[in-house]
Amino acid sequence: MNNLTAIVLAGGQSSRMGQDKALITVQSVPLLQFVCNIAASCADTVYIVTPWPERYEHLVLTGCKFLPEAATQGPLIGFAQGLAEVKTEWVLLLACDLPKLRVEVLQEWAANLDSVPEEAIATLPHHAKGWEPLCGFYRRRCLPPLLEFINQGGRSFQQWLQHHSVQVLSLPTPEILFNCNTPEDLAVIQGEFDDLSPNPSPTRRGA
Ligand SMILES: Nc1nc2c(ncn2[C@@H]2O[C@H](COP(=O)(O)OP(=O)(O)OP(=O)(O)O)[C@@H](O)[C@H]2O)c(=O)[nH]1
Repeated sequence: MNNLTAIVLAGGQSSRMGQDKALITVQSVPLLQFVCNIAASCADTVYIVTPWPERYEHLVLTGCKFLPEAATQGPLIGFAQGLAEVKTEWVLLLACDLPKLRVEVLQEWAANLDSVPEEAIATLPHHAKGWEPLCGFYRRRCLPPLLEFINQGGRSFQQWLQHHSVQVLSLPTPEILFNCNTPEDLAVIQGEFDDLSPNPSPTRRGA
């Protein structure tokens, strides 16, 4: 048993993508399956918080447990629901739309959690737009203040985190946070993997 649980969020509208992001495939692997398998390499327990467990039952999600939500109410509420089940001190929170996530980066981050100052409730990457709340680590004890924030009508991770001490996670490369939100994002990713393929498709090359 290590000191880590993972929560993967698979809900929301996918309105920019126009289809469920969790099921789009990159190199023939559905995104949710890709992210969950990485999560399972870092944490003993992986919870998938989703309103639609039946939609994902056919995926290979070894060792992962569904936590069904009554409705999709946004990632902050999905996280709170997952966090209520967590027994370990630390939880890794991941969105399901991170096709460039790298297991070795998460494992290195996880190995350094002991050095996070006690006052920090989370350790997260930071970029020009603020914290990246859906690819980082939270202490279980952040649940009571999180519930208080939600009960007061809060729904934004950025606003909630403003009230707390958070340690910055250093990113070896910003691209691991690449979010696949739109068909254009998907085309970029698929193009990159095509370029890496030893047998590139003749139609693509000839086009
Ligand atoms: N469990 C759960 N996950 C959510 C919910 N809302 C968003 N997510 C997840 O949070 C992550 C980021 O979601 P966004 O891309 O910001 O929002 P989205 O609604 O999925 O997509 P858009 O409609 O295009 O904004 C993804 O992994 C979503 O699956 C929710 O209500 N419940």
